[in-house]
Amino acid sequence: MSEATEDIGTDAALEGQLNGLSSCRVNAELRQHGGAEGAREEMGDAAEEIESPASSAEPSFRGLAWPTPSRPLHEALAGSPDGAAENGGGGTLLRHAGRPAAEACGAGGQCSAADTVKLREPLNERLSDSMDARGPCDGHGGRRRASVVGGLDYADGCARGDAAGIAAPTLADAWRVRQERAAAGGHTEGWQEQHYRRAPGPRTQVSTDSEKQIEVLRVDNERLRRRLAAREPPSPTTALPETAHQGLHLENLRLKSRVAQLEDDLKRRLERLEELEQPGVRAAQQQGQGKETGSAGQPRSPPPLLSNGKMMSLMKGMGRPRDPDPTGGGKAPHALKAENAALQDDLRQLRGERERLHKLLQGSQRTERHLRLQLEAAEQEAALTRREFREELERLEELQERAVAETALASQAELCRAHTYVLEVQDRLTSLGPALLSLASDYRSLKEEAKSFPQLLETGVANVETQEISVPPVCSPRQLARAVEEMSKRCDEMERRYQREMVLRKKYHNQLVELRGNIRVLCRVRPAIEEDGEGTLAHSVVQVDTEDDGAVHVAQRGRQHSFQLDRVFPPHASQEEVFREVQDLVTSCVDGYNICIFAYGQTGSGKTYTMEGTAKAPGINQRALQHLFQEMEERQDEWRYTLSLSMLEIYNETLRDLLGSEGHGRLDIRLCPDGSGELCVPGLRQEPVTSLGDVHRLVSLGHSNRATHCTNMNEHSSRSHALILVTVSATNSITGTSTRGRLNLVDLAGSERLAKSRAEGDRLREAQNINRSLAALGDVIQALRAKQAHVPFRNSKLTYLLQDSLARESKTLMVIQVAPAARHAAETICSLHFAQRARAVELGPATRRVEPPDATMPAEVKGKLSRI
Ligand SMILES: Nc1ncnc2c1ncn2[C@@H]1O[C@H](COP(=O)(O)OP(=O)(O)OP(=O)(O)O)[C@@H](O)[C@H]1O
Repeated sequence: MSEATEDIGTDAALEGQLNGLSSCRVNAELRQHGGAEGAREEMGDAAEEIESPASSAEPSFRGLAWPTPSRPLHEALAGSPDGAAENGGGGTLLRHAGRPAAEACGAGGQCSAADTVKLREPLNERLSDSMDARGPCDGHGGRRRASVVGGLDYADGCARGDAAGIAAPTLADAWRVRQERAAAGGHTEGWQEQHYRRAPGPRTQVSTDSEKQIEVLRVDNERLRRRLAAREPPSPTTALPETAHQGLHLENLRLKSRVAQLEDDLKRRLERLEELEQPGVRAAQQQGQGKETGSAGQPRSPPPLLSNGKMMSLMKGMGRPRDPDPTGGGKAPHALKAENAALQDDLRQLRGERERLHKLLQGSQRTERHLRLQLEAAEQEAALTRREFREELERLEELQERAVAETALASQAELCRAHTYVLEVQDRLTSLGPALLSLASDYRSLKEEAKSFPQLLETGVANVETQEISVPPVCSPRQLARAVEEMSKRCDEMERRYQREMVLRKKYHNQLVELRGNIRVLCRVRPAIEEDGEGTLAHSVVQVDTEDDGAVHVAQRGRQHSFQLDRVFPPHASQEEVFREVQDLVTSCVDGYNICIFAYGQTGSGKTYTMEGTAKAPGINQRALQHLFQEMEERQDEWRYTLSLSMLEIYNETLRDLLGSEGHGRLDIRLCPDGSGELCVPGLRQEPVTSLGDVHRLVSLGHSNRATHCTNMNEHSSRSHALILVTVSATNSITGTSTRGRLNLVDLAGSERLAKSRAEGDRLREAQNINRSLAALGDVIQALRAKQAHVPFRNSKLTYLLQDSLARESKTLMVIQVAPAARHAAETICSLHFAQRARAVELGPATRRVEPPDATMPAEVKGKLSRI
């Protein structure tokens, strides 16, 4: 009996999850069964409300068979086939009935049990078994069951000693199962828990058999309950009140969940709005301030946001659980409705607020979209600009590449043309050689004939006069005179042709020399002077070939030494004549070539005269500079020139600046810091020259600073090597091309035989240094001629300074000065041997120094062009 009661109580405790509404309905029935007063007391307003369901606004209450005084509960229940619901309600019924319910049970316990059994047939099968095993249900049993299930009256039951040993484990078990369910279901604390909690603590004395039995029963109950639920589907009419309650509950939960979502959404949007609208709020504040003081015609500002305090309080209210019991158990419907209404209000308010915030957010999003569009447009523009820049760069690179390729092709074509031309010249020279030889032979024979012709003529005339020979009748004197005249004409014609061929040969020879880069060597024989000691009419041992202007013959001790040079000037050759030979070379300096002209010869042979000359007969230096100015003037429409001049001397192996105002400062030769590989003299004064007047002034100054002394060989002997360095920089105003040429004009000190000059002291030392440096120059020439790998340029200051002029890329011309006197024959022959060696040197074709036209052209392209 007690176990059956436990089963029912446990089942009721576990399954009786009805809300207060159901409890009130059951209490109303209890009131019908005798506990009406107590039940009414418990029902209160809720009972009244339920008794008038028509007044309820909840649709779930409609159509319910409510118990009324005229309709007892069992009738109401009988009208509902939903045994399961009533069964659940039964537990609650008993629980709420309390003591009056127990009394009712005692009075009509059979009826109540029968109703329950009828409604819960499967469960009662088991219950009946238990009851049969433990005796029939009586009033105490019914009361005990009511007490056990009711919970609150449990202590009373125990105090009376009824089923004390059974009630304790039953309640403990029920409590444990309830706790497990609460933990598993996650439901918040409800009405039952509150009541259980107010009950005294569970009894700790547990019977092992009872526990097992309880466990078995509990499992059976669970199984039966499932079967019952499966067999008896809920009736819509009887389920309605519970459905309505659950609907309310679910609506409540849904609203709370919705409110929570809205709260989160609102919080997020508020944060987002604060971030987005910070400048806007400031602007609105400023606008508001302006509005306070401004005119009424200004646009109205948007309605202010909810104040932070209000919003926070609203949100706190939303966040606060309005009902500590979310199941709604123990709450009256009107409280729930009020709460729902409050929630609806909050929700409406929040929705309104949300709408407004949503509009603001939309405005912000529009602004953001607008800004994003602007950003995208700016990015597209930047991408377009980048692409255009890249394309422009590629186009420029392509142009550069094309320019380089075209220049390379043009250079190659030019090179091919030059090569073809050289081959042509060589062929013509080869073919001209034999023709020239035959012509020369013919010319010589004709010349001999012409020489002997007067004698033959005289002999012939004499023979005719003396009648010693018989003149054939056909050869009258008149005829003979005609023959002579004819022969003379032929002789002139031959000579003319010979001269023409000589000019042509000279031209081709010069071109060949230039192409090979040979050092061109001229020879000038000075006239006899008083210093020679034999008078100005003394016999010259140096004979310039009248038929070949490149040949010179020196007679010494009955032996003739012949030398072939590029050009030999006889003693009567003027300064102008000599300069005409070097004029083209000077011109090429303006074109950007490095030119070096130096005079070599024994002391007193006329080097200074040839290079410097006199006031009346200026030498190469002045004429060259004058020619440079003329060339620059002629080209000034297309080119802009700057010209600078330096002068230095090498005296006793030291460098001295001849234009230095404070004496002769010591200088040294260094590599140029510009990385060109050229040599320069740091500290050497470089004077800009704009007119011939500047040139005269500077050259006079340098000349006056030069070391000269009187020697036995020369009254004004130069005791140093003197150099004039002229730099010509030019820029083409049309193409932007720039050139830089340098003209080195060198007047070497003269070699002298110390025994002959009888130099002593300083003169001796000077002569030794001069001879040593000239010997070094001879060694360099020899090495260059032999194309040796090492050329000893650094053996003297002179050769080191002339290194650039004696190496590739330069056009070099040497004027060998010789004296005609027999006493200088040995030195003359020595100088001419040196000249012949120098002439054999091939420096290679000279290189024009041109800078690319575009100064902004990349260094890489410049490099390519300069290499080409
Ligand atoms: N072609 C010439 N016509 C007339 N006089 C000349 C000619 N060449 C040289 N002389 C004269 O010869 C003399 C010596 O000439 P110069 O001083 O030029 O020789 P040098 O080779 O420079 O001697 P040094 O090496 O000692 O300086 C001078 O008086 C000069 O006027």
